[in-house]
Amino acid sequence: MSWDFTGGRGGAGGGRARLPSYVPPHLRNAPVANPYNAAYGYSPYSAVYNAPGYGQYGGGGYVLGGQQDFAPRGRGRRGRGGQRRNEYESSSSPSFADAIAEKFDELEVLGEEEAAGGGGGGINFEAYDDIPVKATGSEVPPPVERFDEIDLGEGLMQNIRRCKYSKPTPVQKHAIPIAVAGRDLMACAQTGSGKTAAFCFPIISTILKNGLNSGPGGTRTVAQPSALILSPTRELSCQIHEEAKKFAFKTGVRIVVAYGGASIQQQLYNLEKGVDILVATPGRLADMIDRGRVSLKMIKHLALDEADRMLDMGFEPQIRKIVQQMGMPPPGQRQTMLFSATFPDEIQRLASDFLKDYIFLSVGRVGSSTGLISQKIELVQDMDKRSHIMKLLHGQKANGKRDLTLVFTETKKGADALEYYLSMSGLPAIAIHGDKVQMERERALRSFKAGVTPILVATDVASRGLDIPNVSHVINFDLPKDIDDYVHRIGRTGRAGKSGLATAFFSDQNMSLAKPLVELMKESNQEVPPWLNEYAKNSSNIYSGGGRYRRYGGGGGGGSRHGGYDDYRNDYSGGGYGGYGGASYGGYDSGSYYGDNGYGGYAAPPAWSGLGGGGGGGYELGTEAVVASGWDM
Ligand SMILES: Nc1ncnc2c1ncn2[C@@H]1O[C@H](COP(=O)(O)OP(=O)(O)OP(=O)(O)O)[C@@H](O)[C@H]1O
Repeated sequence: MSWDFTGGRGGAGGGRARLPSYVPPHLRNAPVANPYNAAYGYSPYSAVYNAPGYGQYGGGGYVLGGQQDFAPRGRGRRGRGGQRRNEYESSSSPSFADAIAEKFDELEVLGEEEAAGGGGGGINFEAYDDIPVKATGSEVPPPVERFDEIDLGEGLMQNIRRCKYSKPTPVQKHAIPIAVAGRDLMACAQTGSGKTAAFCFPIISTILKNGLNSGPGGTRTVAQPSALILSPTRELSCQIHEEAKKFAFKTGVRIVVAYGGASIQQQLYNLEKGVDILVATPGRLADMIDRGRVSLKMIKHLALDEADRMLDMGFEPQIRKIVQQMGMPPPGQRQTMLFSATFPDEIQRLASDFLKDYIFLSVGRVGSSTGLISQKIELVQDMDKRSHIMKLLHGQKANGKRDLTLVFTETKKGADALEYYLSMSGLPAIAIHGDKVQMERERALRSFKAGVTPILVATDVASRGLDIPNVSHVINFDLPKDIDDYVHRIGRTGRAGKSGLATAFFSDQNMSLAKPLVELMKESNQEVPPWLNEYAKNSSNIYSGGGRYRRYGGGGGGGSRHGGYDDYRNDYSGGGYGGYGGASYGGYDSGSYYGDNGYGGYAAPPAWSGLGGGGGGGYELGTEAVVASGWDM
């Protein structure tokens, strides 16, 4: 049987094709003028920034988008085979330049006018136009509307145009001027809203201004990068590396990646040739420092992507060691930037040790989901989940909704079992989790991206940061324990202004998530099923305070405050951190968290070392619209 690919978006059930657009009260009935002047603005307490024309946004709010008529994003080609990454890794070799040039050719470099004037480069900017922004801290540099308002350097500007980034996303408008001014930054912005470029552009631009650290063909045995970008997973580090290389194309800025599970020799060899920006996972970096092959003493810029995860309890000691005890210049002598879509107060407090006189930037309701993602919660008991997902996926296939579907399970075993079950039932699925060797992980991701196996069953190893075009449906087969993990998981769809669908199976096991889930859904203007409201009411009596969810209940079952990751410096009233400190991670289920649900896949814990030697593989992240041919099975 053959299936016509319709390119339709959305997902199974097809219920919510168009989300209502939320217009904040102060803008209702107002003519649609320059949305920036009308709707943007800093909160009253970011009094430092008060330029004329920036109205108060009052109660905040976003246009929740849901527009269906998106221009195609026109990205590069579909992923290809293994050895390409190795080609890229040598920026001095002709194949590196050729490969990237080819990539840009396929992107069809924009004409100057289009690049300067808007058009959005395929991104649906309207979805972000009316988004609340807060910046707190001293002397906040004002935002920009266009990339060319900042002197980023001609080489970088050319690459920005080549990437078809015709105008900055909201987080970029605010974060780039702050970072280019050399300020420390803690930035929270919704999933898929362009945070990678927000930290890469300032780093590349400053390196270009201050002079390159490394010429091609250098012979250093101890690499001394001037910028370090840390991320929690190998796949995310690879992705950042690929993105950063596109931004630095032909500028001479050399970017190298180091992550566990792949050959350290090859990575050391790449470092020997010189490095300006090192993108790394913490475990592999610490290993290289211990071997005396990397020195952090020249670091001028430190960026932590998914910073809250990086400082969460599994990683914090390792990050602290890297940042504070391995020769890196202290805060004030280096610039530090922390980015995430979620930023709990206690993590902000930990992070503040790494920063000096920093600006806290929040774009959108921090920790909340974007309204571009249509969320459906279904009551499905554990024993019924398999039959339910079969119905959902078959319905999706029958409807011609054959984009990519990402399914999250709680455990690695669960991911394998579900992959097997779906495959045996004739559905094209593949699994990714931390027990797989790196080559298998990369193969699974590549096959998913290319649409060969358009169903990826994953643990949380795939929940953060991964930018995979055409993921139109995220299914939480098992809900996570933590609402922030839910936010990141569903954020694998609805990216860069596109809409997406997220379906979750809620069972009795998930009672503790009911309340934060209801709050999150309300924040994002989603329809909450009545039964879930009931669960939330009941669960708040049972689960009041303590544990991971204390911030939603004020530590003692008090006021609800979802999305409340404002600058913790504003909230702190001495001892007011209900549930903070010591054992307050009770709700985190630490025993199994890193053990059995995929976080074994991180580079940090010692468990990793067993995965050494894999190597090979590699994938290409710029992809064109994927025709998920695997559905033809
Ligand atoms: N100014 C821009 N114009 C067009 N596309 C953009 C722009 N900035 C970023 N993008 C694209 O938007 C997508 C999402 O960006 P990115 O992966 O940086 O999001 P993110 O905020 O880091 O998400 P997450 O929180 O999930 O890590 C990417 O495909 C990126 O290329």
